[in-house]
Amino acid sequence: MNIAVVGTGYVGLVSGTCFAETGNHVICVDNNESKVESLQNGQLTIYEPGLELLFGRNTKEGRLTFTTDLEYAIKKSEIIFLALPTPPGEDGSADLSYVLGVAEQLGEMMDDYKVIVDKSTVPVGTAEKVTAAIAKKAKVDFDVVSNPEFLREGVAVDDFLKPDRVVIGTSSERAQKVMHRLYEPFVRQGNPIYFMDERSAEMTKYAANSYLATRITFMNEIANLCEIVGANVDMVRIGMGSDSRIGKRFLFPGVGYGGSCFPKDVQALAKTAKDNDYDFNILNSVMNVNNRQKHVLSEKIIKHFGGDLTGRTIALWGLAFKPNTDDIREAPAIYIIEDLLAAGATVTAYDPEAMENMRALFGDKVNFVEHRYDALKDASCLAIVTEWSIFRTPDFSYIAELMKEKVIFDGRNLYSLEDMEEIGFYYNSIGRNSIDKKKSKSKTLS
Ligand SMILES: NC(=O)c1ccc[n+]([C@@H]2O[C@H](COP(=O)([O-])OP(=O)(O)OC[C@H]3O[C@@H](n4cnc5c(N)ncnc54)[C@H](O)[C@@H]3O)[C@@H](O)[C@H]2O)c1
Ligand SMILES: O=c1ccn([C@@H]2O[C@H](COP(=O)(O)OP(=O)(O)O[C@H]3O[C@H](CO)[C@@H](O)[C@H](O)[C@H]3O)[C@@H](O)[C@H]2O)c(=O)[nH]1
Repeated sequence: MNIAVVGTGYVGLVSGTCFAETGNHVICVDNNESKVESLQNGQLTIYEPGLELLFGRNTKEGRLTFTTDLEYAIKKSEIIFLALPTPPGEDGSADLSYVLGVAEQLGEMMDDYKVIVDKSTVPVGTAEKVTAAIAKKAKVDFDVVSNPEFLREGVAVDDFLKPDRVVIGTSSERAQKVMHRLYEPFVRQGNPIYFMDERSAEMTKYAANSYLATRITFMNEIANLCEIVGANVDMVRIGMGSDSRIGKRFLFPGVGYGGSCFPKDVQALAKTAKDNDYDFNILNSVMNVNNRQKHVLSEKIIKHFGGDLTGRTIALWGLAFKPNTDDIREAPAIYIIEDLLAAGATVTAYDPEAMENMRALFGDKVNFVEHRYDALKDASCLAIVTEWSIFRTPDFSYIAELMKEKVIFDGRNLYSLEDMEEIGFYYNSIGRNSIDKKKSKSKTLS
């Protein structure tokens, strides 16, 4: 099949590459000229594990190409995916200007029947708006389909190639057949394609993201309470998650959810509710709690050092909003760095993939280092913000040599309390008792 993917970011590039991998001819379109030029020259523009191999193979074999020429791509394609940004507008609603702007151009360009697919995360009713925008100038038949994407960054290729499910919203039999043919290779292992109406498909995406964000937020509140009452959230998480009605995944407390999706999608669903005179109380609480949680680690650090970090170096391990990506959109690290700088700290930071993006934001206000241990020289505290595997088994005796004080604040619960007790660090994590050798000694002495 011939496919155009308009918008070649995290979703567009992964979707386009994976559709090419199943034998389709895919033209990816973007209006960012330098992005298209890099891709045309074989240079990936995002870090995503597993993408390089598929990208190399499909560009080499001519099934995956890149252009800034929207009209050329539209004329060549039977299916047109819109993988465009839908960032939050000032009032929290999803900004549809990118999607509708492109939709308006499509009408004039289409010379034959096309299926236009909303891959972007868009509010209920958008398929109708896209249809109306295209219809203004269209002289041929077309169908607009809602096909929300559920991939996670960091495992995007795997998620796309082996989706738990594919959701397709359409009321057209003709479009349904086209979409079924396209997705059939991705669900061979028995996972379902669910066909439904457009509005339900659009809502499914927001409901899934908002539910997951709520689940994480609930665990963050449990963790905060565990700290106060002396329980261990890791034990609680395991105990809860073994109930098959609850399940083990997405129960990890931390420094708040971030990324380009949960924050904006929770906000947009709350706005949809408000616009329809429905007060979605849970979502309002989720947003409030998450905004607070992003400051929990920095506030603990500032308090530990008596409210002022002047003259102290705080080292950060992890900047990306999650491991295995270079994406820093709404990353908790941004809020933590701002707090630490405001309290007078010198901040040193290391991340395997996200340093370039963070440098663009903070410039020389943060000292970015090339090796994880370089961040620790003369530091008063190590703050762990992203759970990259490389941080899981460090050389603690070398860390102790490098640091001025043996203090770790861990926003991701990477280390066991028993290990940290033995090693003799002050260790503070999320939802667990802190380890303070000095205090426990004085307790036994008194
Ligand atoms: N990132 C994710 O993990 C993820 C997962 C599922 C769904 N989504 C949704 O998918 C959509 C895209 O997200 P993303 O993370 O890929 O965004 P992105 O910002 O990484 O990519 C969007 C791309 O569209 C391009 N673009 C903007 N205007 C254009 C135009 N007029 N013509 C052509 N190209 C244009 C930009 O240059 C950019 O490359 C959003 O609605 C998002 O909510 C994202
Ligand atoms: O137990 C958990 C799981 C996640 N997170 C945080 O939640 C955020 C989002 O993580 P994740 O969902 O893994 O990454 P995304 O790439 O943002 O993916 C989400 O957002 C995408 C865009 O809509 C959807 O397609 C995916 O299904 C959905 O998981 C990150 O800050 C994580 O650190 C936690 O704090 N605890």
